[in-house]
Amino acid sequence: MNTYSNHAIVFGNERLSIEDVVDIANGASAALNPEPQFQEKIQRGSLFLDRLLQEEGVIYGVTTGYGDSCTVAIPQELVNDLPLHLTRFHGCGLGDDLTHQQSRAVLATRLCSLTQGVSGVSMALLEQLTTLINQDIAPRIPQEGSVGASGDLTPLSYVASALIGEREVFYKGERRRTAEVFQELGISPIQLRPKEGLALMNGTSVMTALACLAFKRAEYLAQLASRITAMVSVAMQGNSFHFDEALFAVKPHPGQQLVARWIRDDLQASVPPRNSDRLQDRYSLRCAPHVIGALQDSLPWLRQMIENELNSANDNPIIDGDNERVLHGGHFYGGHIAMAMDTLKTAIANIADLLDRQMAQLMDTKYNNGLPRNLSGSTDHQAPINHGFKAVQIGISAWTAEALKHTMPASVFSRSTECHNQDKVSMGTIAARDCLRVLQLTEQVTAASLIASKQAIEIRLKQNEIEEGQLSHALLLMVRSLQESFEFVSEDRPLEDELRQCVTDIQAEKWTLYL
Ligand SMILES: N[C@@H](Cc1ccc(O)cc1)C(=O)O
Repeated sequence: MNTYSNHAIVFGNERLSIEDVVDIANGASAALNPEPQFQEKIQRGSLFLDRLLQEEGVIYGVTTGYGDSCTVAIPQELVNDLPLHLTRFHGCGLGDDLTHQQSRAVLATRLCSLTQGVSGVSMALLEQLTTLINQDIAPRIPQEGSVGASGDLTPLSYVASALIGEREVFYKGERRRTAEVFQELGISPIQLRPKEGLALMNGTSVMTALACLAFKRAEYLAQLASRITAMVSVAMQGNSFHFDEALFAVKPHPGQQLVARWIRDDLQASVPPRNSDRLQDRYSLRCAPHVIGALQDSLPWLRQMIENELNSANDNPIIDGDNERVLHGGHFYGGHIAMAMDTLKTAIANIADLLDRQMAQLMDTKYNNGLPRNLSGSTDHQAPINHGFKAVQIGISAWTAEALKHTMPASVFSRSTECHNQDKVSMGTIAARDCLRVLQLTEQVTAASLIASKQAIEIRLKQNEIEEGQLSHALLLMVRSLQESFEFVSEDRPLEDELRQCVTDIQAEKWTLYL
């Protein structure tokens, strides 16, 4: 953490990107737009609310109960306590906690929404959120309990609670009472003004934060799956002409064309390999650009959906201080993120499935064009007792099945809830959590596929069926880099630690793949 301390992301100025959120998640600091116009806009919103409260006396969520309870009038003397109650009755999250990194991403996405300047919050609230980011204090946020359409009310109540010094936070790797950490660092809890509890909680910031993190991992996996396809093609002595430029010129999906180009470049060799026995490789090789391309071609519109949600005022009501209007609507609804995450998890699970099929071919002497059974590297009298990657391939099948199982769309499981006020909801947070799970499983499949395809290439080299000079520069570098961490499997050994290391390497984006 805090390796990004020199790099402050400015909120309340320009549109933020997925990368900005991921940078904050990984330790970058945050700053509020210092220009007076920004501060004035924020103040106009909160002053307008104050005035409205005095003059008219009825504001939804300020002088009324929440949601279906909007018909309940709140007496003047209880108005100030209302936000506190909102944060507290939503303190019912369950399931695993978001990680420290994910919690930081949530702070960033909520700050981005509130700095749109139409939520009626004070500068003090925005500053407190910024302080949490910059002091690396991450609210403890349980993952479960949001239907994603009244906003991520329950998980965001944990952000609101942290700002007022309640509940718990993660600080320096420990789970601590917020009040204790604040006292240690000399941070004063803020008091929530009318509407501020709602403004903090009534939006899509949890699902959007998770979507930003998922997007970057997906982007990397598309590249890594392309690299593995090239490695498997070499190891299978497959046909490089399946990735021909002229072939892809007649199918004008730009992402698919790009993936074909990546694989083509990776396969560039002085003597292009050609499998004369089998003119057309099986689909998991031949159609890899079509499978990975479906993901690659989805990325631009997924980015657009995620970034539009990120840069939105996902709140209700909207407080338009400039025109002195209170706009009632449903901007807490996470339909776009739900659709984006349901789509992304399906595209990613297809990558797991593709690699699973490639690995199934690679291990099987009926299909692998002369590689040893299960890629066993043992050649001496011990060979009969060696089973090489047999169990790893079974693992790949298990991880793939589990990834595919998680692709059930979440958005179609809307439940009418909260006395039928929230009678259609997005389930976007569930979709985003599914997507992260699918990513984790697919990264495991990818790690195993990387180590196995490297082993297969090493076997071809050892069998003198290819020479290093026949590998493209990129593939040679990749194999060498993998060799630094993962030793050739000549005798059976437990591979768990190496697989875990490889998953970590993938998540750290260790290899720069295609520029
Ligand atoms: N999302 C609701 C507000 C709400 C808040 C808390 C609840 O428990 C229920 C509803 C709205 O803006 O209309």
